[in-house]
Amino acid sequence: MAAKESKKENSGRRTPGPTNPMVTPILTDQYQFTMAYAYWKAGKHQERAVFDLYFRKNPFGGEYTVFAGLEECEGFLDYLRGIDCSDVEVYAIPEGSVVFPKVPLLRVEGPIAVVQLLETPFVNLINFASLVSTNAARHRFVAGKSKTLLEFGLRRAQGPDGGLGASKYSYIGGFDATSNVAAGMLFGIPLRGTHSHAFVISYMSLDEIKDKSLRKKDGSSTCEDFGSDSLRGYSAETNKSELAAFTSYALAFPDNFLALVDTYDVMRSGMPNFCAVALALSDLGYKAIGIRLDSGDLAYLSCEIRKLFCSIEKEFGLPGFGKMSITASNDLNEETLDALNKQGHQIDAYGIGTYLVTCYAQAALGVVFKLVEINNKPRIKLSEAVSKVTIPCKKRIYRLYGKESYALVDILTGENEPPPKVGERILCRHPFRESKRAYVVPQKIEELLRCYCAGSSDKKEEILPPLKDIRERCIQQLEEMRPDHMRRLNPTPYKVSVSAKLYDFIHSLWLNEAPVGELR
Ligand SMILES: Nc1ncnc2c1ncn2[C@@H]1O[C@H](COP(=O)(O)OP(=O)(O)OP(=O)(O)O)[C@@H](O)[C@H]1O
Ligand SMILES: O=P(O)(O)OC[C@H]1O[C@H](OP(=O)(O)OP(=O)(O)O)[C@H](O)[C@@H]1O
Ligand SMILES: O=C(O)c1cccnc1
Ligand SMILES: [Mg+2]
Repeated sequence: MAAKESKKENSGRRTPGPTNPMVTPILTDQYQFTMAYAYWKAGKHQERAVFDLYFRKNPFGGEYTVFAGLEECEGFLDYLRGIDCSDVEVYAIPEGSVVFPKVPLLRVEGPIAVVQLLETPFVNLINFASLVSTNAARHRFVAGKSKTLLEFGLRRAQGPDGGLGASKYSYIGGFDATSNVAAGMLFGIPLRGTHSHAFVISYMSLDEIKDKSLRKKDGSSTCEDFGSDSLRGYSAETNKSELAAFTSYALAFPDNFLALVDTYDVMRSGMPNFCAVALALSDLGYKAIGIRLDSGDLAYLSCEIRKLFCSIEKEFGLPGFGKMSITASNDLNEETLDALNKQGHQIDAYGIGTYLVTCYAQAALGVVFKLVEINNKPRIKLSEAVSKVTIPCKKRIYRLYGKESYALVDILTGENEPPPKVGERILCRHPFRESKRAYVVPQKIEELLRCYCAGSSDKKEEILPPLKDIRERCIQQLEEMRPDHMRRLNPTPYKVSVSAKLYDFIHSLWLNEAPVGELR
């Protein structure tokens, strides 16, 4: 079966299909096929079913999640159209949105045998994507808006696909760039990087550099022996193989000189060597970018380095030298970023790998895909654990905003209920706890589920935005969250509610479906 390109005449961007060649119709659990067979055998396979895809608990001890993976799902559906998914409708919250437990991120409607087959791939595609995006958003939250966040995780990711997905979804969650070249090429994510310790230790002496000539930035003349007369005493006691490595790197990238300074000794060797080469570049009209630190006390060292940069700016009258960039890496995570902030530091950029891409703090987001209606009849799944009872019916979702333009509550209503209105009081009920309810007078309302696949209906399909716009939406949505929902320690849960009508319906269906016990 060859992958089909999406048609999408009435929407904007074409979906190229899944970016991962492993995403094929057999990327599923066997029981999806056995159920499809049994539906068919019973003559039930064409019955129109509605499934909701959602999760039950926010990850990482937080109170929010970033929704991601929608584009990949649409791609998969386009691919499946070849085996007739033409009657499947997909409604989804826009990718990059901040989302909460129990709210359907995706509502999929169509012949039950076909929609059943979509469960495993859709849950697979949304789970990791949303988890990594949320992880990235959380790292961004601690790092602060002004810092540059670089995703360096490819080598430590769960296989090639884990790495590629992590790069894409870290970008959506607010990272600025990746070191993953494939992700840069495939998704247009900015590529960034420095160099490794191997580059530094591979040099033994300056004599190894055959051609030391460097043209001035303005092209007016060429310096034939770059570095030799410009060291200004900075590298008197330093490691000369490191100086050779830096000199060589500067000759290769005079406009992009960023050196890893912790190979031998940061303050006794790496920094003096870096400054010597940066000054030599400056003499020829080039501005060095800065340094990377990959070990030691990152807070302390960054402050010492900033002091050194500033003193050189003053001593040599070099505007901008003091503001050169300090990048830190080495097993960074939310906790270390937080600790660095508390201590005070001078770091401008973080390179984060392992903890980000492997989602070290939590392995999975418990996404589920549950049947909520068949043949226009709402269905419910009961459970001893109230949190596992499903919310029946084909539903609409609205996000209600309050006076201070923060999101107040999400409300689920039946598909045909009148929508909430701005300025009109509406009762929002906890789906399962009778006493928990509140009136809300929304100042702004956003309907969350939009049509991404119209199936055979004539609904207008949403345009899938470029990755950059999804990232922008994510950043914007996170800013609209009340700060107490966002804090890392004991955040306030965001309220997810149902309308009074839906509440009554859920509970009547519950009573209807639950057998009455008998005590003997
Ligand atoms: N000021 C700081 N406050 C809190 N944590 C820090 C600080 N500076 C560095 N860290 C973290 O402490 C850990 C230090 O790890 P480790 O002991 O493996 O590194 P190292 O000894 O500095 O480097 P290496 O072993 O690579 O030479 C890392 O996770 C790093 O991110
Ligand atoms: O620490 P992470 O968050 O995973 O970020 C990526 C790491 O990968 C690189 O070195 P690598 O770890 O390969 O070598 P090292 O163990 O000697 O630092 C880089 O210098 C970082 O330390
Ligand atoms: O470019 C870098 O500095 C880099 C890339 C991947 C992993 N560690 C560092
Ligand atoms: Mg490391």
